[in-house]
Formats: sequence, C-alpha cells, structure tokens
Amino acid sequence: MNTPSNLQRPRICVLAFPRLARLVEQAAAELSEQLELIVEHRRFSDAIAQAQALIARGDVDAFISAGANGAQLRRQLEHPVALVQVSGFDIMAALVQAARLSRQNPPRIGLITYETVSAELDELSSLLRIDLHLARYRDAAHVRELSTALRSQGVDVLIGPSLVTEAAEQAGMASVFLYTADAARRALDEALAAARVRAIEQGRRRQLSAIISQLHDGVLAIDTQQQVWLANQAMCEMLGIPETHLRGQSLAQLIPELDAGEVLQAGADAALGRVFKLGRQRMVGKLIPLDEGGVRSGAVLTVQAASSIERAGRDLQRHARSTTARARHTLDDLIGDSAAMQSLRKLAARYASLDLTVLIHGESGTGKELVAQGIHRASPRAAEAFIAINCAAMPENLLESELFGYEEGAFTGAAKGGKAGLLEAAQHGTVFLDEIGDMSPALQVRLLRVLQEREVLRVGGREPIPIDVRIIAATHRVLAEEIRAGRFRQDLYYRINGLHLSIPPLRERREDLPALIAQLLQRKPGRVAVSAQLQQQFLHAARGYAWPGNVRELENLLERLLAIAQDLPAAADAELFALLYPEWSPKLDKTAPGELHVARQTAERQQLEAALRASQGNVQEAARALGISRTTLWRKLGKQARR
Ligand SMILES: Nc1ncnc2c1ncn2[C@@H]1O[C@H](COP(=O)(O)OP(=O)(O)OP(=O)(O)O)[C@@H](O)[C@H]1O
Repeated sequence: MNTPSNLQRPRICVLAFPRLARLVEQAAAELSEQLELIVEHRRFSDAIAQAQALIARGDVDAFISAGANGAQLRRQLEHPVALVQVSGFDIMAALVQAARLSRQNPPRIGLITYETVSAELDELSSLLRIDLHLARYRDAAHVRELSTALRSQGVDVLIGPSLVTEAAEQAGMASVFLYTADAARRALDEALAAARVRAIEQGRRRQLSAIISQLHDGVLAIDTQQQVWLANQAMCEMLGIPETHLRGQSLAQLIPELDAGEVLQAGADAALGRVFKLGRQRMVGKLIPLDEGGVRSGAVLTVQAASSIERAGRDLQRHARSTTARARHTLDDLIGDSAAMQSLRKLAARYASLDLTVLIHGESGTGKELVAQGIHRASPRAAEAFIAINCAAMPENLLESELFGYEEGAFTGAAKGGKAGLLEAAQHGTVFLDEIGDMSPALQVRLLRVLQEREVLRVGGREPIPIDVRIIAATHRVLAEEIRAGRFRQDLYYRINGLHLSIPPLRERREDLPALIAQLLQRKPGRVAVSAQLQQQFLHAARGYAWPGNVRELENLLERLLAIAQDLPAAADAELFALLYPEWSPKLDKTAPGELHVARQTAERQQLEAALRASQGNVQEAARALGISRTTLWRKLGKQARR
C-alpha cells in the first residue's frame, strides 16, 4: 500500500526461479533499510500476469528478473526491470567449479544461457583445458532438448540458470548455477536506482497532474504523432470523454479545426491560436510546442470558453471604470421636509429594494440624479457600479456606441479590440439614463431590446452579451405627450415606467427653502459663515422667485452669496440683493398677468445672452453661472431661437 514509509523505501519485486530469487533475497538482507523486497516464484506468462497485478495495485516500483523471464518482462512492462547478468568473472568461477565436477578428461562442460556469452570464452576454455560446449536456449522445452543433446555428446556437467540446473538434474548430469551473489547484488543496485528515478518522475507527474486538475482551462498534451497522452479534468468535461478514453486518440479527430502539424514542425516560440466550436460553445484554443532537452516532444493545448474570456475582459473594463462610476449620494442627502419630499424619500427607499426599472419625472435641477444615486446606494446593487449618461447631451451615433459599445472595425476610428458600452460596463450595477425623453427613435428600439432580452448587442457585433443591470430613467418631459406626438415609443414607456417617481419643482414646495438654504450652505467646501440674519434676508428675497433651475440654481445663487458674504454687512438691504441677484428683479413680478409671459421670455433671453457673453460662448460655464444644466441651456437657446 502507498503508506509514506513505503513511498520512501522503493518496493522491488523479484520474479524468478526459487534459486535465483533466494540469491537476491540474501543480497537484499543487507539493504533492508533501503528497500522492500517482494519475492514471486513465477515463470513466463504467469510472471507477466503477476507483475501486471502488482503494478495495477500500485504495489511495486521496479522488478528484478533474469534470462528469458527477464527479457519478456522488459518487453511487456513500462516499469523498470533490472536483469541479473553474469560477468566474465562469474563465468570463469563457474567453469573452474564445473571442471572439478566433470569426470571426463579433458572435462566436458556445457554452458547454456539465454543471452549470448562472450566469444573470448573459447580462449579461456583452451587455457583451462576444458572441452566447452556453448548453447543458447529459447524456452524451457528447448533447455531440455539441448541438455539431452549435450549429454549424448559426452558432456557430463552443465552450467546455466535454474532452468538448466533443473534439466541437468533430470538428465542425471552434474550442474553449476551460473548466477552469483555479486550478480544478484548488482541487479539489486540497478533496480534500486531505477526505482528512485521513477519515484522522482512520478512525484513530479503527480504534482503536475494535481496542478492541471485545478485549472478551469482545458489542458491536453500530445506527442509528435499528435496523439493525446495527458488531459486534465476540465478538458475531459469539455470534450465529454473520460481521460482513459482520451489517451492515444488523435487530436485531429477530436478537434479537426486544430492542425498541430505546423506547431510540431515550427520553432520553439511558435504558437497556434484558434476559435472553434465544441457542441454549441465557442472555444478559444492555444497550441504551444513542447521541447525536452532541445528536442520537440509534442505540444500542449489549452482551451477556454470564449464567453469566459469575454467576461473576464468585461470585468476588467468594469473594474477600470468603476472607480469613476460610483454613486456619491444617498437618500439621506435629499434635503426638504415638505410633504412631497417626505413621501418621495419614503417611496424611493421602498423602490430601492425592488429590482425594477424606475422612471423619475422632474424639471431640471430638481434632484433626479441625486434620487437615482440614492436608490442605487440603498439597493442590493449598492456595491456595484452606478453609471449615469445624459441621453440629450450627445449626438445619436456617439450615444449609441457609448451605451451599447462596439466591435473592432464597426466604424472608422473604432478602437482596436472594440469597446464595451456603459450597459456592459455597469454589469450587476445601475445605469441612470437621464433625459430619456430626448432619445432618438432608433436608439429607443435598441434600448427596448436590451430591456426585453436582458442582453446587449454591440455596434457591429453579432453575439449578444447577457447583461444584468437596473435601469433608472429620468426626464423633464411629459412622456404621455411625447407618445401622443409620436416622439416616444409607447412600448418603451411601459418598460421603463415600472416604478414611477415625480419630483415637484422647487416653486411648488417653497417650504423646503429654509432647510435647503441652511444645509446647502453648510455643505459647501471651505464655506464662509453666513449669518442667520443674512440667510433670512436671502430667503425673504428669494421667496417670490420662480426657481426655473430648481435646487441646482439655488446652489449656484448661494455660491454667489458665499463669494461676497465676507464683504456684506451683517444685514444687507434689499437694494444690495437686487444688485446681487438681478434675476429676482421685482420688475417681473409687477408686470401685468397678460404680459408676464412675454416679460419672462425677454428677461430670460437677456439673461442667457449675458451669461454666454460673460463665458465667451462656453455653454458649460454659462449654464453653471445660470444655475441650470447644459441640456436645459441648449433647450432654452433652441426655444429662444425659434421665437
Ligand atoms: N432635495 C435636494 N437636496 C439636496 N440637494 C439637492 C436636492 N435636489 C437637488 N439637489 C442638488 O442639486 C443639484 C442638481 O441635482 P440633480 O443633478 O440631481 O438634478 P437633475 O434633476 O438630475 O437635473 P438635470 O435634469 O438638469 O440633470 C445637485 O448638486 C444636487 O445635489
């Protein structure tokens, strides 16, 4: 059995006739610390069967045998077989002993062996004045034949192995056993060395097997004839064939797409990569040549499912982006205790736990993205990516490739290797589609497909990629109107309107203003203290204002206040506020109701123009100064231009 002590002491089995086996046993007695000896008195086919049984049980590391028995074992076993071989000295000693036993003059001696013995024996026999008859036997019957023939020629002593001494006995002749203790000892040393080498090799092979069996990739080794000699578990599973059946099969039959011929011929750094199908799965295989001591001994094939490589690539990409794709806000960042805000907070918290699409409606700057981030952070996807994209902020083509990604060569300038879209990059996380009402009809169709099939098709791609993302969409538009006007698909609307949230504009919840002013001022980095009195005055003056840019605008106007707070008296007068905030101009409020609309438009246009002038045409900067988003500014500019 494979106990550790057995593994340290090689197990050596003597398969021989009793007389030789005894010799080996005697020689082994001195080496009992170093080896374990198994003695089997078997002959020929019996010996082979016994050896194979020992090997199958893993009970033996090397064999010792001799003569015809040994030759047969060597031919049929892969285990090392050490042969007890006679030296010239052994033969000379046997000849001297045989000459003494012979009654003939000169002594008539027969030497019967399996292997050829040295031709120099002729000289030796004439030197010893012996009439020596040499013969080689094939098997036991042949030994008997030879001994009878030699006896009829007057030979009265036979030298040879056990078979020969037994036959001599039967024929009434004297005999000398050819094998000596020295020969047995030499065979033992050889068997011991071979067993040690084999144990080292086996240990290495076991380690290698243990390592490759752990790999998720399929691994298979072929010899120079392209025949499999090793395969790991993953490979067997991929091919659906057990390892014992795989061994010896030709690679070309297993995977016809892989022609190993080229790699087996090519230089050491040659490798062949191929995409092929196993059943319905697309696989990527790589064949690398294997050299042993500078000689090509075969090749190794590694195989992976294409989908796992793609997944790994996507994970990498996702990881690369996720650092910039985190949600900063939680629902606790949502300021305001108006009834509307309280129920919004509650509803958003409940929606967070339901893994459904959410549609948020609200004017620009009302906090739609803040709510979306808060929902994500309170949802089970919180640890994953949160990626926001404004559907109104870029041309259709760009939005398409940003959202869905593209394959290499999908269009001129497409990056090498293609690129994952945001829907892929947000895998397991949340995608916030801002201004979804502004999405083109063609992209609406593609998005609908993503939501229905839960898979995304890259631009120029053929294989859909499964995705698991939660969509939160937002718009300032009334989508029912957009549907009526034929600009928004009804089926997409039903898909995204699973859960609905509406954020009222700031002018409809002015009771939130005090809390917003106080807390937003506090949150400003490097803030300057703004006296309670000044805050009150700001609130008072701002009350009548319509807040078209909602909370974002409020944030910006508060920044203006902070910028000059240090230079303001503790209590500023109304005139000063009028200067600081021309947008609050009482002119507008005093205008008669009929003209109010026109007056607002004019004032708005003047403001937009002033801001753009001040920013030298930089829309981003102008939007910031006005406290509205870039999209809103574009929209307002478009409206003004149409008037
Ligand atoms: N209730 C609120 N409490 C605190 N901060 C708010 C609130 N509402 C909005 N904000 C702040 O106002 C700014 C604009 O909010 P957000 O970007 O979420 O609005 P939005 O509705 O998505 O705007 P847009 O449609 O223009 O993209 C952000 O800085 C946000 O933190």
